Amino acid sequence: MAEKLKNSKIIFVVGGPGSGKGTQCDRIVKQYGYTHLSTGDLLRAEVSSGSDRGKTLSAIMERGELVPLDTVLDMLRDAMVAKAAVSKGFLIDGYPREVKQGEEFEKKIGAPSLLLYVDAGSDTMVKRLVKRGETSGRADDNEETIKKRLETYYKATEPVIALYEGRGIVRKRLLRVVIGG
Ligand SMILES: Nc1ccn([C@@H]2O[C@H](COP(=O)(O)OP(=O)(O)OP(=O)(O)O)[C@@H](O)[C@H]2O)c(=O)n1
Ligand SMILES: Nc1nc2c(ncn2[C@@H]2O[C@H](COP(=O)(O)OP(=O)(O)O)[C@@H](O)[C@H]2O)c(=O)[nH]1
Ligand SMILES: [Mg+2]
Repeated sequence: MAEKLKNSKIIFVVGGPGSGKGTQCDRIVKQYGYTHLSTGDLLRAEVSSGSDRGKTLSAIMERGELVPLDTVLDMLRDAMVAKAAVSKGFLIDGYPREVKQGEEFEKKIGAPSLLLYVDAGSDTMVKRLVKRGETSGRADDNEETIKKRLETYYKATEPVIALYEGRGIVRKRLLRVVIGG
């Protein structure tokens, strides 16, 4: 099925909302030329298209919950297949968000060679997101949704990190220490 992706190098980039995943990915792209795919961006593109599916997604995202597993995985796989021929490797930003997303990805696409864990404390994340909300135009960068996104992160996403730590493929970046703020 995902024959074209058979030999692709895959790096998952996981961290809380506002932890700096996108920022780190931009740097890695500059340095290593990997293909950056943000699942949040793919979902927002669907919302902007105005499709019925986009409307359903937008309601879920504004509640800070996770969208159905198949929706995000299908979008991600299509985006990867489209770049497979030219990509040196994929940085998958914001995925997996729950253990099941990781399991399905591995069944349908393949195993990651690394999980980059972008760590930041919750106060830092909230501050950054509120600030980003001043200009991002994102419907979920408001205090109420930020709270829900953090809850979802601690409940559903942190177990993902533990799972891959068990495999010994997690690398952690402590941005607060390196860059501050
Ligand atoms: N694999 C994913 C990725 C995203 N989402 C949905 O899309 C929203 C936005 O995701 P994303 O852009 O990755 O946002 P955050 O990680 O919250 O933070 P940031 O935008 O700062 O990266 C999430 O809250 C969630 O509703 C999801 O359900 N499953
Ligand atoms: N001070 C500081 N701000 C950062 C750092 N990394 C990201 N930011 C800011 O925090 C916000 C969230 O970063 P982003 O990369 O969008 O995080 P993501 O939500 O995990 O993708 C943005 O406004 C960034 O400019 C960092 O290392 N230090
Ligand atoms: Mg992001």
